[in-house]
Amino acid sequence: MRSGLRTLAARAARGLRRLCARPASGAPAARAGSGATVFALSSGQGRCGVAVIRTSGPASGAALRSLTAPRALPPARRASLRLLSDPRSGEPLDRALVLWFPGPQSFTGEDCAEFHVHGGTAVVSGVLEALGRVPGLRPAEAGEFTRQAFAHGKLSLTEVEGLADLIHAETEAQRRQALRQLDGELGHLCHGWAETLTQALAHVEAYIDFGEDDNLEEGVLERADSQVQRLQAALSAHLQDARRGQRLRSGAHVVVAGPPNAGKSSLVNLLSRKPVSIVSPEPGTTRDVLETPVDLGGFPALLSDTAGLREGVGPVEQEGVRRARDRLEQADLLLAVLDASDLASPSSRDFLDTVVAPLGARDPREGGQRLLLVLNKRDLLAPGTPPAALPAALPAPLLLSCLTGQGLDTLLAALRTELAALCGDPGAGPPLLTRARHRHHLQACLDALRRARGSSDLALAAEALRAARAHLGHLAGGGGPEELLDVIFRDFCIGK
Ligand SMILES: Nc1nc2c(ncn2[C@@H]2O[C@H](COP(=O)(O)OP(=O)(O)OP(=O)(O)O)[C@@H](O)[C@H]2O)c(=O)[nH]1
Repeated sequence: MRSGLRTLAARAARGLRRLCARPASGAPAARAGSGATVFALSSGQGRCGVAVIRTSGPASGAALRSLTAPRALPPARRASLRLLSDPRSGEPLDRALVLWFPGPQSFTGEDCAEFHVHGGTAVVSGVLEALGRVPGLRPAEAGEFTRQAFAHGKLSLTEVEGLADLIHAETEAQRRQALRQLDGELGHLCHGWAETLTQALAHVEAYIDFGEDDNLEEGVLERADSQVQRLQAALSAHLQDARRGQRLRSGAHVVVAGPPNAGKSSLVNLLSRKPVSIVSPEPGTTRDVLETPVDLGGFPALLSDTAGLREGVGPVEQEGVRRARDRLEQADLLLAVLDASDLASPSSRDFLDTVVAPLGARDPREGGQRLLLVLNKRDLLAPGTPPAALPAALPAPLLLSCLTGQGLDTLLAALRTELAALCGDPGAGPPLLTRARHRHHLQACLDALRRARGSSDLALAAEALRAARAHLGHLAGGGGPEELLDVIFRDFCIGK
């Protein structure tokens, strides 16, 4: 009977391999398997020292031979110096390093060639035009090289997403998270979960096929149930990540708010190191919400400057105040800025009472927004004089002078701590979910596991387990609709 169980386990494992294969069923084989050979400039646009032009597809070898002299292919994966010439006119184009990557041992899995040419505009356009004249070659679409790699099983979908994120990473923390995903950590985690599920499913199917009396191992169903229970706990824990991975990918919302003239715009300009907002001694200068992306200690943030909060103003400023309040609601982190020398003014008191005090009383671990209280213009206080005492219930304030920069290092360290809590440490712990797509499949998998455990009908339970496993397969391997893949590959530029 054990052999029966083994057979079932093997059958289930084959199913799992199919689901998590790269690509999963439904992947975009059509485009990549079309036999086209594509080419593009893969390094950045504009004049540069060296530009890299790539081709991928069956005519890559012919393209390399047509442009190089002598017309033999260079040794595989070794850089060789060649004179590149126009295949039609024989006109020399450049002296370049060329590389030949015969498939399947290439990035895309197809035959690939690389031309490392001098990065002048005329050289690059000359080589691109010459490649366009080689029969069977056409310019690549955005992300087409990566799409070929996916279709040939070189990258899973989560790895493709990691690669897209790596290309777009603007901060150190984003780069670390993207690299982990590109290295397949999220995919491996899903694979481990799917294996557990496969074993549980094999036990349930064995029970269905052979029944209790058929000399089946003792406690098969109980074992399956405890496996599924452990998996449920693991998935729930993973979903309770406060969306840190997604926030790290897109940037935390940091809103600078406070009474008029406190120095909010000065702080936004200081943190972003550019003149985003107009600074003036006239209260009520900022009317609308102004956003700018910033790198704060390696973490990405979307910094918003807002209108000074006060009552009894004209309709335009009133609208600005309304927008500021709206933006406050959406903040992951509020930077509450006040003038240290003006804490007794009605607008300062009102801001402290109505915005800072209620927020400071809420625990960020229970969904409350994070808050840093900044007392600016410390240079206006007489040396050695502390600012007016604040109510004890408020968070300890940070003293700053945007004018002299005094206190900026302390503020930056505090910001880094807050953002690390919001975005997580991308180098530690299990890999985080970085997209809504991941969360959707994991949640659907968890729901299916709940259905399986709640079902009194074993056949229905097995079906729910299969559905749960399919969601894990979709998360790691793809297999979603073609439009979804289009969205993912659209994140790439031409040449990648
Ligand atoms: N002495 C001193 N002046 C500052 C400091 N920071 C800003 N200021 C000045 O305070 C005035 C107001 O600064 P802003 O940055 O425009 O203030 P704001 O809070 O954005 O003002 P609103 O647009 O009215 O909401 C300007 O004259 C700044 O130069 C500081 O640290 N010390």
